[in-house]
Amino acid sequence: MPLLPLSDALSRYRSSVRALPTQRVPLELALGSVLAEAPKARISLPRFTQSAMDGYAVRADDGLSPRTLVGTAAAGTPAEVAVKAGQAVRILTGGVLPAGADAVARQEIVERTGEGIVLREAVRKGEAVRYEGEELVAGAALAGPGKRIGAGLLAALAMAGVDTVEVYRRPRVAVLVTGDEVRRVGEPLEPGHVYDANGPLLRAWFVENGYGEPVIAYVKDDEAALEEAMSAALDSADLIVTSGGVSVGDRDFVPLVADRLGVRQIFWKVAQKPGKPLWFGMRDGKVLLGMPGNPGAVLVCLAVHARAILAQLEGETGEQPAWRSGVLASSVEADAQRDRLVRMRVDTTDGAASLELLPRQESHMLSNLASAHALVWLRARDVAFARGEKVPWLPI
Ligand SMILES: Nc1nc2c(c(=O)[nH]1)N[C@H]1C(S)=C(S)[C@@H](COP(=O)(O)OP(=O)(O)OC[C@H]3O[C@@H](n4cnc5c(N)ncnc54)[C@H](O)[C@@H]3O)O[C@H]1N2
Ligand code: MOO
Repeated sequence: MPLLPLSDALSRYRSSVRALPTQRVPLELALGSVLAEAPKARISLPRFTQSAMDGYAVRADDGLSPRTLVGTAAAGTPAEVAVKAGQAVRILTGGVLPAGADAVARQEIVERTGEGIVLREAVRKGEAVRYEGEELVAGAALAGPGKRIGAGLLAALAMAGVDTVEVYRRPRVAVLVTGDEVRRVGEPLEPGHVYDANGPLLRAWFVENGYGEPVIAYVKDDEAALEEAMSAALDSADLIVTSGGVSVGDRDFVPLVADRLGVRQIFWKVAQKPGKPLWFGMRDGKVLLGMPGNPGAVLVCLAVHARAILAQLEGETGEQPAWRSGVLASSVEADAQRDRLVRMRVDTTDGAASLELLPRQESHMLSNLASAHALVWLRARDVAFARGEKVPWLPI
């Protein structure tokens, strides 16, 4: 079977994975979720015309004439008086601008004179004033559907009085780590055993990306055990990720067992290095992503493939993964058959992202992640990539 080009794999996710149902949630629980509506401001912002400075609310037309102080307006405590010609109100940042006033003289340009004040500089109308609705008016849409809610947008919604939002349900994730040779760190190692890197990598990636703790099961290279674990995962999760057992070895049971459980294969084997044996299938809207056992391959399958699938499951608009652009700091070998996904260091001292190749790129190696910032996409071709060539990359 020919290998599927990486860009075609990304298109397959877009054509086959549908968004999960939506639900209304309190705003404070919506961090990291994707909007399924365009929430509208419940109030105008600013809600009232107010002072931007600590100083005095005045009438600009009074110029430099002395003014009598007639009250105080603090944030949350409006002055009960209007400012007439020749008058001023002491006002603090965020205080309601009293009727009659049309400017604020910040206190640095004001002298107190017993009962009143004198301005050292004239102020213009509107100076140090924030007008009601100047940022947005009640009813204005704050963000569109498909937008992921980060800390900033969450705060902007709260400020505009939006207390609940309609979002796509977040995917539940299950992880199956397969392999007779795999032992958890801290356990004794017998000949032929390896420490588990994929369990920690998968767990940490999903947690780091806001999906919470995935359910993780460790499964022997045994058809019956895998069938039981995969069946349970398909019943409980929206995205099931397996590691190992997906190539052509005698104990590579993932494709076989997935097929037996009614998971429809959409592709198997991608023209990428590392991560070639990647398997992707679906059952009733649920996604099974069979990642190879090599930890370097798992890293690529997470950053590129899981990212793209999660965006689909969560109704996120905008291309995911969101590739950035950088420039190669030195020439890098290409692979004629497979796209390479290479770990590099990013240097931004000259402004643009300069990508420096790191040693130890093989799919069974992870140690260069101590210095890597970027996963760089080098498309399959015959000639090497030249120094200075522009290439897409993802932060890792
Ligand atoms: N004849 C062929 N052999 C292989 C091919 C091929 O096309 N023809 N593809 C190779 C490629 S590329 C990859 S990638 C691997 C993927 O194989 P599997 O997905 O079946 O993975 P395993 O064989 O189970 O494991 C591969 C490797 O990774 C180690 N491993 C597994 N799990 C973990 C873990 N949790 N933590 C750390 N290391 C793990 C495992 O011990 C193996 O060394 O197949 C090639 N073979
Ligand atoms: O695809 Mo494998 O991950 O190259 O070693």
